[in-house]
Amino acid sequence: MEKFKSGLNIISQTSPLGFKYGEDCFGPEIENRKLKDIRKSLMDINCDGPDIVYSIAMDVGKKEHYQKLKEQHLLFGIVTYAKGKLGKEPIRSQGHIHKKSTYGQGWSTPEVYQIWSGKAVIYMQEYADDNPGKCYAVFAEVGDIIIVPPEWAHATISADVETPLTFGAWCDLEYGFEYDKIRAHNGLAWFPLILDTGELTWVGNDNYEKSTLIIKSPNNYDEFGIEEKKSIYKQYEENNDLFLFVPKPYLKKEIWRNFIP
Ligand SMILES: O=P(O)(O)OC[C@H]1O[C@](O)(CO)[C@@H](O)[C@@H]1O
Repeated sequence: MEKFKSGLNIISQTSPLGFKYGEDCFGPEIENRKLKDIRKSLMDINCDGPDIVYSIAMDVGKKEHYQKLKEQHLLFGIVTYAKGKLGKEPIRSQGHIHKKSTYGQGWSTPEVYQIWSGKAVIYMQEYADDNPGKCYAVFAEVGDIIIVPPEWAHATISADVETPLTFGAWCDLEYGFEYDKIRAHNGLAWFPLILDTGELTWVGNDNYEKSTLIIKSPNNYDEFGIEEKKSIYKQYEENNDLFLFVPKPYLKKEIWRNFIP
């Protein structure tokens, strides 16, 4: 299958899990998320699985954009996931809420994902209180773009056991993650499980009030001026102001009110 044109000369690697930066790109040492780090958010906290579940590189990009990205308080992050399973659960992130940003006038900041390889479900719920509010499982394939709104608790799930999931995402420069309310409920309101057929199914988390899970594919994001399927890094190159709502969520405050991902 043709490789997705991410717009960056950065290659994901499987062993060890991580990334290789091209000469024209910058990027940090990767940060590994180990199974021991994420057990509190899994349905089976004693499950077997790969020691390193995903590798994160926050703040990557073309060297020619380094200064501009800092001035705009923007950060591009990339994450690549191990293949396989976590017991009966898919490979997945632990789930978090983005911290409130002083630069963003006290708003929690959104995130704009794009899938580079594999298949993903971006799971998101409005709140991490006993009542989780609206809960969505957004299924996404290579090239698909998904926006997680400010304040929503969310996790990224690999929906294909055989193919490692890799994605890129526009984030706030001073990103930060809150885990406490999610861990206090032993995870998010819905747990994905992998059936023997390889299909995903969902089990409600009894530590939350009853909720309805809406399973869907990504919306288009015309109201943000974002083109479907086209590299979100390339779209940034063509219009440096396109993702300013990420560090400044209040620029789109009307849209967040009744947002459907
Ligand atoms: O929740 P964790 O394990 O800290 O994962 C952090 C990573 O998850 C993401 O927010 C994607 O959901 C990345 O942008 C970020 O680096």
